[in-house]
Amino acid sequence: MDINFNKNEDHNKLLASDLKQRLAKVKLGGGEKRIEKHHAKGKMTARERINYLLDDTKNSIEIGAFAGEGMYKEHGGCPSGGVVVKIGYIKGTQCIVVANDATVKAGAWFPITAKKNLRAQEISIENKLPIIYLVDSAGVYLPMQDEIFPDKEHFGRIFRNNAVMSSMGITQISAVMGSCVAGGAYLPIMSDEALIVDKTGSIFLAGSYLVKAAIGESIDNETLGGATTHCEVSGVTDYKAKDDKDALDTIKNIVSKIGSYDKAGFNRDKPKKPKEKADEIFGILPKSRADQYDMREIIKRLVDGSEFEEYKKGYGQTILTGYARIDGWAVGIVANQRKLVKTTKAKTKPSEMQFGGVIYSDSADKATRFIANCNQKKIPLVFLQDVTGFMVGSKSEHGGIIKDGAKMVNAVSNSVVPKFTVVIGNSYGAGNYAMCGKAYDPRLIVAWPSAELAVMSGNSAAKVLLQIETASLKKKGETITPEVEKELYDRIKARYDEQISPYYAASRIWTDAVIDPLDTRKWISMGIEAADHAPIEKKFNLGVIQV
Ligand SMILES: CC(C)=CC(=O)SCCNC(=O)CCNC(=O)[C@H](O)C(C)(C)COP(=O)(O)OP(=O)(O)OC[C@H]1O[C@@H](n2cnc3c(N)ncnc32)[C@H](O)[C@@H]1OP(=O)(O)O
Repeated sequence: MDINFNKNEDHNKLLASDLKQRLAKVKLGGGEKRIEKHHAKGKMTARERINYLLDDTKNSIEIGAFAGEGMYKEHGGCPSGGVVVKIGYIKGTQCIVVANDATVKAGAWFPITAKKNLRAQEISIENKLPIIYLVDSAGVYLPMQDEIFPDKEHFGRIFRNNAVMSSMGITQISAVMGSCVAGGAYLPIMSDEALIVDKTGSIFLAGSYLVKAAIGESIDNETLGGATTHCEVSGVTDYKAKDDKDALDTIKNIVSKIGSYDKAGFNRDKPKKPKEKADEIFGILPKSRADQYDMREIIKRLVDGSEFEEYKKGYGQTILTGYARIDGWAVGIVANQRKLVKTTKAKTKPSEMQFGGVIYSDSADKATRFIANCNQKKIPLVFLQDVTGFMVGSKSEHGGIIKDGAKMVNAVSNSVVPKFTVVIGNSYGAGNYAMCGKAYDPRLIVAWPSAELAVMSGNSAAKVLLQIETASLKKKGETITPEVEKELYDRIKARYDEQISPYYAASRIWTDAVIDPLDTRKWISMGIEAADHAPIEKKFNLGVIQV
């Protein structure tokens, strides 16, 4: 056992308990008072609605719980981006559910709300997963309309996606469960089928105040766009429910009749628990970024029977590659090794040490070849990130690290098998890209509470920025005293340290979630099950290879 095991364990368990507390807070949405007001109207909250709809809430994963965290402070905040998204099972069918949280500014859409809805639709499209929208939304958040209204990643894209998803044959069902105004009105009606809850559900392009102001007509909201109006007069909605539960029961009934899909056909065996104790991960993962560890010990605690068939074990050792199973599903693992390694001595080459967590030419080549192998065999890829970047310096540059890294980025980008990314430790610079960061289309990407994501570490960034700022001040004729230099360094480092937090990344949806390491198997298994719904239609083709 590592002498630091207990110290590491305390530290990592503390991080996991901090995660639990943060989640509990975020789950209150707009706060207890607003929840009470919501209940008083006879409405369930967004999370209560989803939990009632799902067969088993434990068997579900929440996407983007920390979206919007710490953002829009001057507007009172936007917990979970004002919308709750979960993947779970309805009558045994895996679905993704999107529910507006009307306790947050009446469910109005902030910029992050649009990003999160687009992510939910992306997950539905990539995996051909049925999607259920529980709508309760005041439309665009008006004070920020310029950041949410017309662009390709803005609100309008959601309705465009509704139409495209429908033509792809993806089931979309909506329930109008509150006041759905303007932008909030299109989404449910662009779905295949729309339900509306009597008395509490209403839907219109403009509410009674605007109608009065615009055309002088006096009408109440219920007559204008309530359940009776839309089920009996306009024909806009298809089912009238007597309350929230009745609407959710109707959705369950409809979903229970969906036929089966063509599958991708990923290999699955009988699931087995890891042989090694999973919670030992907390003691293995170092507290200090300067400490090393053997990623194999983490892998053994994530995979079935702790069995890992390592590919090219002795070559390119700063990346581990190999085959395993997670909850029965066959996977190809590409993992950074944060451990100083010694390359084998060859006649022509002296042995040398390689820094852990750094990608070298040999490890990039090995990963590229392994990724190609997994594509050839239709095996989903799992990336375990703890990477500071590619090796720098003349030896590495002259050895062609840029082209070797480019090959790996090429293989990751052009992979046709589903990819899943777990940020365990560092996720810095181009290492984030090569190891399948968000820009490389992982089907799901999660971070452990120990993760750090940034273009470089806080320390390195502060040093670089300090050099730039002091040079600029010197040009202006200012003298830089050691005190001024320290003050500048501390300020830059503090800003950077805040930005490298996994919560900062999750709030901007650079990741789908911050998770307890012990939930990793569940996320990957549910992710592969979702991916199995969508046959792989494209051939693996690397285009021009950077040899
Ligand atoms: C995409 C396109 C093409 C267009 C659009 O979406 S334009 C948006 C048009 N939307 C509206 O005009 C809706 C305005 N809101 C309402 O009519 C009502 O809020 C309601 C009927 C949706 C809900 O009424 P409720 O009594 O349940 O809630 P409120 O107390 O009125 O609101 C709670 C809270 O949210 C703020 N709020 C509501 N809607 C918006 C909005 N669209 N933009 C910004 N803020 C909104 C409201 O001011 C209140 O805030 P405070 O708690 O801070 O007072």
